Amino acid sequence: MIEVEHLSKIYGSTPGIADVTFNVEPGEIMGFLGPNGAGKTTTMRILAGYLPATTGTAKIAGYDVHKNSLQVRQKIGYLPENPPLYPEMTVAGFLHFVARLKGVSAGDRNRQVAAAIERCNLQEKRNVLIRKLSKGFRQRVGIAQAIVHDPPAIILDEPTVGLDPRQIIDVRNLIKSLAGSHTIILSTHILPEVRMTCDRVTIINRGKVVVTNTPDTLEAGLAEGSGYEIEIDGDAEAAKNQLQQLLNVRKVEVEKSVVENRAILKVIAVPGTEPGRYIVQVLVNMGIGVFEMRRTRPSLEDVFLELTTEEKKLEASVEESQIEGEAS
Ligand SMILES: Nc1ncnc2c1ncn2[C@@H]1O[C@H](COP(=O)(O)OP(=O)(O)OP(=O)(O)O)[C@@H](O)[C@H]1O
Repeated sequence: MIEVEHLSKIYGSTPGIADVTFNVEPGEIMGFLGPNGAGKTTTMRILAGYLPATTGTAKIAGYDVHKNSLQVRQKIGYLPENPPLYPEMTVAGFLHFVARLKGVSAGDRNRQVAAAIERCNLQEKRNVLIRKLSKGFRQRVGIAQAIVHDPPAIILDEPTVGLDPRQIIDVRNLIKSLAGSHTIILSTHILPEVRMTCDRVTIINRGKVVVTNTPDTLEAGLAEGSGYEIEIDGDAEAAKNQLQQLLNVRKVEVEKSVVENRAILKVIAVPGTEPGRYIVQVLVNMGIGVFEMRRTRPSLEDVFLELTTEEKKLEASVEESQIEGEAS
């Protein structure tokens, strides 16, 4: 449904994105993740037909975003980071206006506007001026204007930014309810949001795609496997030394607990193994008290940090070696 191939954008001499390639299958929700300045908005604006790419192609439902921009605008709904709403219009008036712009026929407009209002739970606000709406309701109007022409593809740039926790849940549920019948790209900084709403994730860093996969596969692929966090009392360093002798324990770290005289052991297991029962045996044999033990798994946050800080580590070491070179 959405096909992006070798897309690049150069602003003057600043690269915005470079050689970005990914696909989104029909009915899928794709999370678009990246640190500030990674190129998410640039990619989304190109897909929405608001910005020409320097090189490469992007197609929505088979239409090239550049060559067939009129068809593309009818095939997609776009929620920019700051949706352009007309504050002096009522919600329904604004949605009628957008529906007309998007080419919805006069005969279909009432039905389509009513459907968007219902979908976004805006019934009680339909005749209220947009300037009188709270941030959460404005965001819903932003989503309603993106779906009022019932496009097969929807592009949402940070749809939950600035919302309170209740509004965030409502907007996430709304997005999930749109999946299946719509193909969605969603950019966000909020990693649990991706976990909760997205089928697949594309991580972008410094204008380049670093990885595209399901959240589960990304988490499972991390070098650091799953493990245990154990709150204990007694000699934590001695416990660490003993546990590190176990066959399926790769690493043990000791951290101070918030409770006085206790420590947290962070145990990383060899991937695919479950040494939990042996760990408990060792601790019991040592006479160490166990107050809590829980499984830990790598999170999407760990994946994100690993994939987006690698280059920084590399750069830091280059800088260091340059400084050393200059000094000698
Ligand atoms: N109009 C512009 N002119 C010049 N450079 C730009 C312009 N828009 C974006 N850039 C640059 O392109 C790069 C990508 O920016 P972009 O806004 O796409 O990133 P982003 O991932 O959306 O960031 P954020 O999460 O902060 O919104 C950045 O280096 C940015 O400074």
